[in-house]
Amino acid sequence: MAVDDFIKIRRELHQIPEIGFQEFKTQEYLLNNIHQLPQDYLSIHKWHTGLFVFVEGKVGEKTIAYRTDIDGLPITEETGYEFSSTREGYMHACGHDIHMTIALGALSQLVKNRPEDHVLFLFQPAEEGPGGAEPMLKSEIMQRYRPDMIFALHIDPKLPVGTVSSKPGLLFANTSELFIDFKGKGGHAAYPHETKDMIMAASAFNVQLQQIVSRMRDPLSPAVVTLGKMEAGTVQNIIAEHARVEGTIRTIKPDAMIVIKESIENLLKGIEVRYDCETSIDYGANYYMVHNDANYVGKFKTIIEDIVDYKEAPEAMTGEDFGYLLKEIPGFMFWLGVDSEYGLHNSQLKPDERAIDVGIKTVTETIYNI
Ligand SMILES: CC(=O)N[C@@H](CCC[C@H](N)C(=O)O)C(=O)O
Repeated sequence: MAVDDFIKIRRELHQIPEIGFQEFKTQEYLLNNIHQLPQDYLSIHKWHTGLFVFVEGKVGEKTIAYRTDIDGLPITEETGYEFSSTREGYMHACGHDIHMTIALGALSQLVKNRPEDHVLFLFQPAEEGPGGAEPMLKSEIMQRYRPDMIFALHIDPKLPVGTVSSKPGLLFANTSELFIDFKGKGGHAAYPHETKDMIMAASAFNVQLQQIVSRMRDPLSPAVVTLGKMEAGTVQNIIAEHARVEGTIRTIKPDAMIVIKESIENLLKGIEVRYDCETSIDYGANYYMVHNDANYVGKFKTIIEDIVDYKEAPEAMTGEDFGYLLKEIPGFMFWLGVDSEYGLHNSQLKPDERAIDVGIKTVTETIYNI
């Protein structure tokens, strides 16, 4: 298949973003595409809304796994693309359309030029949440194929096309989602003294929350707490009896996550007293840090040096449930440059599609030579 065929695939996938464990059309699209390849050495297994695709190698001394995530985000697209999302309110704003296309491209190379080793492709649902990597890891299919190593990529809008970056050791942070509900006595807007205003309670919480990082954490142990959503009230003249905030916690050190959670719980105890309300907290999905195997990163650098520029990556506060796979199977993750003015999770993210060909070559060469 030619480069233009993969650009077409990327554009078609871009039009059908689906959130975690709802990737029904995406799974169907991937299956249709994979079924068009020569099937001689392929075994295809559906796993929830994802897929495992096994390529039987000529010798099969070891099994190499390659993972792509397949979910989109609840973001309204503003790229102006002719091939914009057809699903209102959803967008591939984290590049998983590019990731999937690269995986399909590498797979199409491997069926043409059969590798020595076995190769297992993971088309993984729900990377953005609630997390598909951990259950996929524990699945019967994964236990059957037991890969010896695993790798994956993520697009990087800040890097130019033709550049990849990675590092040995810690690449991405530990994460925890954060959902908090505030409940108090609502009432008439004209009688605030008879009510407990949950907009005030949630607002006070939000302001004090940022002081946990700026004033209670050791600056040498980095952390981020971000609220991405806040909801409260019903109409303009009713004091809100319910408010909800949703966010995420990121830490480099695992023990810092425990301390931040304790601080949030203590802060909420104070909010309950001050605003005479009840609060409840749910930590949703928690992702284990992405920790790269130094030996594999070293080999990767050597393998790809003639194809791309390699840069040492800094640690990032990004989260990735690929961390769970790396906890059990040695391997690594790398960034692939896509040079977009707008970044990940932005409604105007526009990855340069020339990165698809670079990605396919980088992944394929790595599979053949790692
Ligand atoms: C690569 C990337 O952007 N990953 C997401 C993972 C989100 C995990 C979870 N839903 C959370 O928000 O904690 C990221 O936001 O870094």
